[in-house]
Amino acid sequence: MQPISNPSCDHAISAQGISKAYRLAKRQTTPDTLVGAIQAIAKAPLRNFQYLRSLGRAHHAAKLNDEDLYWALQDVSFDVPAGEVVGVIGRNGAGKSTLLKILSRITQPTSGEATIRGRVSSLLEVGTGFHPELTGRENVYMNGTILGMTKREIDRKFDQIVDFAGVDRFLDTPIKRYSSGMQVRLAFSVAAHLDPDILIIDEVLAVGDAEFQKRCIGKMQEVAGGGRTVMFVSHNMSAIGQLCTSGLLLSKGRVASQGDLGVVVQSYMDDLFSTESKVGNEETTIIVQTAIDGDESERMWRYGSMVRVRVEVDTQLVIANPAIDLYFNSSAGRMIFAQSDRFVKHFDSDSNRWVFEFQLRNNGFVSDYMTIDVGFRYCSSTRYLGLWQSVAAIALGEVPAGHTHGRDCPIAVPCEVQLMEAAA
Ligand SMILES: Nc1ncnc2c1ncn2[C@@H]1O[C@H](COP(=O)(O)OP(=O)(O)OP(=O)(O)O)[C@@H](O)[C@H]1O
Repeated sequence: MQPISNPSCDHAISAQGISKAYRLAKRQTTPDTLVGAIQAIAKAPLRNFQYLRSLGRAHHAAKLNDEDLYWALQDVSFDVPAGEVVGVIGRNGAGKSTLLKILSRITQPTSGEATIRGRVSSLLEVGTGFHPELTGRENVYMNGTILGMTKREIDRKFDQIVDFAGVDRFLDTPIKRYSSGMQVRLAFSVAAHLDPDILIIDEVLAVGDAEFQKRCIGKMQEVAGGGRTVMFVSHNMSAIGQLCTSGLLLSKGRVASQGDLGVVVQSYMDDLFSTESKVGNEETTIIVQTAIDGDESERMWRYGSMVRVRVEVDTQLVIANPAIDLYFNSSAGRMIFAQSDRFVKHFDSDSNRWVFEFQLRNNGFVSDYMTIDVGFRYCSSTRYLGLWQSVAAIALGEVPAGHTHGRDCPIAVPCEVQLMEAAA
């Protein structure tokens, strides 16, 4: 077991050999065409029979065959001293959320043990921890009570919680009528204000506007400054850099790097800058390759050059009209632009594999790097069947002569400055 930092400190969190296996059960999916629907109906009895048989076969992970299991975490060990702010990073599917769920006691590890010293407050997914039928006010009190606070303690914090979340007008509205942004704001506010010893926050910055994100970072800094322990998951390396004092990098369910934040972030970035990235979920695998001006080993997208982003999709879903969206984000974690394959194609074959190619010319992006997110969906729907963040990264070049560009913004514009004598 390796400590994230000073081993002589008291550990707020100690993870010893944590592994978590999920049993693979294929999700039922909705086909996007009539033909697909008919095919799915025809195949359903066999699929259901296989599924029921697998359920009956074993109740314990140990009794299952390896191919029935998916190991979301494998032998994960680390210690977090009290007062440390740990940035948990890794590609989609690396096991970050599963780890946080185990530390928050929402799910049990298949093997290994997590020892937690202190009261834990966590924000894991939108909607978790809230009862949809109860109002915002009732949910705040319910959460406080679950954390072991008295009504008077919650009363004292109540106004701060509501102020931070900005939901005062909706306090007596059931949570189910809140937008996902409002739910996250309130959930974050509750988690951060209820004086936890350990605050566990999963990717809250993905939801909400820039202003809210800034306030979240500020609030977490305040909690950390008060000597509390924080574990924070994010794909935004700028937010991780601002907030965290150490890092934990997960890769395919294992600890790939831990300790010094700079070293851990660098090792994550090295992986993103690799020429080919493969990610996926239970049904779909995507391989993303980039090339600059036709050169697959080039990683620098200079002003004027062309990037080709090639996305190869391999899915088990019944789907005739697939679509891919690409999102390009600045190193500060802001989405700069997005692109869809906007031509609706109909594939008559039964193929489950497609290649999407995007060509983009750099007409003004400079300085630092961009990360690329990939979303996969039916072309007729905005709901993603898979959304993978920071699948790849490309470096940006220097600001060309005669251009100007702003801080935290990778866009350069041509600029001429003239100095003239004012008329008398
Ligand atoms: N309930 C579940 N049943 C089956 N597989 C699951 C379940 N929950 C998670 N997984 C799988 O376990 C792996 C790890 O998932 P997890 O959500 O922990 O990753 P992550 O690093 O948090 O990813 P993301 O950044 O997308 O949130 C993924 O491959 C996921 O599909």
